[in-house]
Amino acid sequence: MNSRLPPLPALRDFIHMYRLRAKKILSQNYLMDMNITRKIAKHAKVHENDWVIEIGPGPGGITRAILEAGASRLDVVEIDNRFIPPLQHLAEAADSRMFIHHQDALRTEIGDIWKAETQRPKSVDWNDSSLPPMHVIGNLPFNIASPLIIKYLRDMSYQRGVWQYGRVPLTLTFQLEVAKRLCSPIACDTRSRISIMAQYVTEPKMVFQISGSCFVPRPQVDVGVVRFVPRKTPLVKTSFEVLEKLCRQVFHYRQKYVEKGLKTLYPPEMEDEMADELLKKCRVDPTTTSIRLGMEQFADLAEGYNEQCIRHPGLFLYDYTNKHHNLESLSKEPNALPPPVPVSYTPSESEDSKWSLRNFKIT
Ligand SMILES: C[S@@+](CC[C@H](N)C(=O)[O-])C[C@H]1O[C@@H](n2cnc3c(N)ncnc32)[C@H](O)[C@@H]1O
Repeated sequence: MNSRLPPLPALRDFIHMYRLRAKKILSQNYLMDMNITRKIAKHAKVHENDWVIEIGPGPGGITRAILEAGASRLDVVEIDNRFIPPLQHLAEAADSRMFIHHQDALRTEIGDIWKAETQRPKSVDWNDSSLPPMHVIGNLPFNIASPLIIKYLRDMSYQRGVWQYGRVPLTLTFQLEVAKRLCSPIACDTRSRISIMAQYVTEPKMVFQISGSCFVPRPQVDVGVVRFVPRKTPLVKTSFEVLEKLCRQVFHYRQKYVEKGLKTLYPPEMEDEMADELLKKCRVDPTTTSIRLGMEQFADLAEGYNEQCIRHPGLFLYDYTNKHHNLESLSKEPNALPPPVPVSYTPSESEDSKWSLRNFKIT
């Protein structure tokens, strides 16, 4: 059955052999059922000769499945030194296809891992409809899943890290509630900041769910496996940071009218005028709520806010919770203007309208 790996001890025996007990502090819940780990590799669409980075391999259940699928190179990033010997055992069996990085994924620039590799598959242009034969995969600890997905989405928006090689798909596990938020449609209770940040730069899809009972030890929640395919063109023409700031404020007041959240973007003396200007230009009903705003409206609001930040240097740095913040002093800061838009956009007839999104197809 397994043509690419020599016989190995079963995962359960591996755990006993290397005395691996899950550490709560690292949110370790292992997948011991190879049917499930193979399903993850299958839904990630790992094919023969692909290159893969796996985050948090632990005892190596998903690692084995990726190797079995025929990846010609697999780099694993693992923080816990107890897993290094069993991973070395796997690497020896994998016949020079597997490399171990004993590192913290949150501090690892995964794009650097393959930088010097001359055998690396060719990069694929972001506008190409095909994806590069590369993947990032992980059954992440719940406590690092959220910061890590934000880091990766930001890297995608800047086409940096592994995304310098093209639209590399990302397949990660999340606790089910977070997976639902990432993929949430408009007007659902699960709609939140992370839905917008994930959906403007990727097309996220929950490919299947895993019952908590499949993990050892069993976590208190079920798990969703989400595959993110980067979009050729992000749906919002601002930097990641501008959209993120807008979404944070708008969703902070998710039960209130959208106007309330928007006003917190501005110093009190200008909040009524600026929020009113933005809402009118974007033709957004001030009494709607954040979960009812579509991606097109978020795009209009973010682009409108970006323009206001350019007109009023320092506005982008303004934080309404900081009593000492005022535009005059913030305008003297070196980063008083918002970060520029990271990628270029196809010009179209709508270029003359800064507030329009007509050149974007919302899918
Ligand atoms: C939920 S367990 C999953 C293990 C394995 N992938 C599986 O499916 O059985 C999470 C793994 O991520 C590792 N981990 C935790 N924090 C990490 C970090 N910051 N960087 C890299 N690995 C980390 C843990 O040591 C553990 O091996």
